[in-house]
Amino acid sequence: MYLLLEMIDRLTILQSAVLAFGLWAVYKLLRAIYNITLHPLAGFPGPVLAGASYWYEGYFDLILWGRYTSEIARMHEKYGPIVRINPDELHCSDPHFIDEIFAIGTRKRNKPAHQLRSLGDATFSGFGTADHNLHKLRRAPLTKFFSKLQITKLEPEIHKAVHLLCDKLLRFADKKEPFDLTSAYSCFTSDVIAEYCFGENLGFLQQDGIEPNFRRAIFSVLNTTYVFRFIPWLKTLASTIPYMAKYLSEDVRMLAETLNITIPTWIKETKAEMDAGIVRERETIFASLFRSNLPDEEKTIARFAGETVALFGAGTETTSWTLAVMTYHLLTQPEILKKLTEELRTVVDDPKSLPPWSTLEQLPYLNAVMTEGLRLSYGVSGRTARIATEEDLVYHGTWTPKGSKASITLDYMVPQGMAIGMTCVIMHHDEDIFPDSHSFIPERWLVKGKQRRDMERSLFTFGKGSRQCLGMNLAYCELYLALTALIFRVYPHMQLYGTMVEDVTYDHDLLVPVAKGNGVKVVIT
Ligand code: HEM
Repeated sequence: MYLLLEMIDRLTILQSAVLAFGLWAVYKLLRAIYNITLHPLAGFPGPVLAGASYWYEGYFDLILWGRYTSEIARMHEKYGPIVRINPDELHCSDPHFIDEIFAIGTRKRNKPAHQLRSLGDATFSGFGTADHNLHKLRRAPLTKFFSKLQITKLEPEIHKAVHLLCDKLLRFADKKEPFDLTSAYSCFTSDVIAEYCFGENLGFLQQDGIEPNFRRAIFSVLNTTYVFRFIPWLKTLASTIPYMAKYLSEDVRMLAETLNITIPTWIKETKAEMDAGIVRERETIFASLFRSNLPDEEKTIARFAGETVALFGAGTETTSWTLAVMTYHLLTQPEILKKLTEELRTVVDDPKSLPPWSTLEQLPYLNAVMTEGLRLSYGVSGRTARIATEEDLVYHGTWTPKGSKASITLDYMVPQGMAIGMTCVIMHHDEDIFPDSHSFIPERWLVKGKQRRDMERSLFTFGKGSRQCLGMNLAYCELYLALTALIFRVYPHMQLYGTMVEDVTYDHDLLVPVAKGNGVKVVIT
């Protein structure tokens, strides 16, 4: 031992670096050998390299940029419905196993740390919480705000926002220039969620034009997804953003300012109002969180700022992208738009005074258009996994390999403590369940019986289980009202501008889907 220390002492810096690298490489090699031989997931099918180390996944997500989902889809074709996609994680493509993986009630499900590593401040939120119990504690006081009843109470404000959006879009007739429609929709979704959280909006709907908005800024943050996931120490650099403000682009600066100044100020003001005994007519989400029985360490400004980031992040791009995808398909398929408009005319007398969401959601064709729009817009397209911490999961299924006529019976036991996930981009393109899956066909949702049940089981846009989308009712209310108003007030004046199907077709993911083209561009005449 003494001799070894003596030798190390005499090494030059270069020799020390080579030695350190050598030891690290040996450790990685031994670890890879362990991963494919003795690891609890060693027996599962999948490429050996994927099971050996995280570099396989890193190659597709970090080097090829967000393309591991496509590789996972290929793995399922080759290896079956359960595959090993990294040393510690399996992936499933069988919808019959959804309720086991994404269970509810007392069945505990953690989120894997590897998945959450890509989130910045959102790790302080329920969405970014790994531990089942802590997630439950954080989600509970928010749940009541997103119930159907509460969203119905918020509805008059959503009606107002929808009409502000239409007025804003129609003003583009004077400008006569093309613009990015999803960014315009994002002005609407960001203002609605800000108003609900704090009783203040960001003024995006009232401002002239669509800049600034959160969309480009959100993508600047999403662009760090894989960098942080695979090189986590780079996250520390992100914390220097406020100090680097003058070197940043306008949208990242705006986002940094919103996250570091505006939101914490709103949170502090909410607290100050409460301390002064001021009660608003409609209690805001954060006033209620301060009043809740969360323990004090869960009520810090940093924690609530993280929750706000998650609510804004989860509630803006998802809904605006869905609306943009539906707009594209309706403008390119006039026969669907005509049928939908005719159905809507049965309940809409005056487009400036819309019927309530509860009336709109009863319309079968509108419902079918909405569901098909959600299927092809995916919401969160990156895979989401769960770890069952107190039980093994038993899988029993059958699989017919490509090119074979005979099916194989498969039995697996996913050991407790191991991650297993699913991905909606893969589920929504299962051709057995959604024939011609890349086409926008609302009629597929008009069938009844087993076929409909199979499709519903496979629809994964809002996720499933105890961590299913919290804002689902808000999203539906926004989508039903906005689509109806747009159909009567704006679509007659709106034309796509150089927008092709590639502009709404999934190419890769940055947690949310990124299209092959440049997004939906329109002009208003
Ligand atoms: C079309 C619109 C939307 C889609 C497709 C969507 C989709 C999803 C999905 C798939 C998840 C689960 C993610 C995971 O398993 O890791 C999720 C979670 C979440 N969503 Fe949404 N979302 C939408 C709109 C909204 C809105 C408007 C809000 C409102 C603030 C919202 C708030 C949340 C929150 C807070 C979570 C985390 C829930 C938890 O972990 O307990 N979402 N969303």
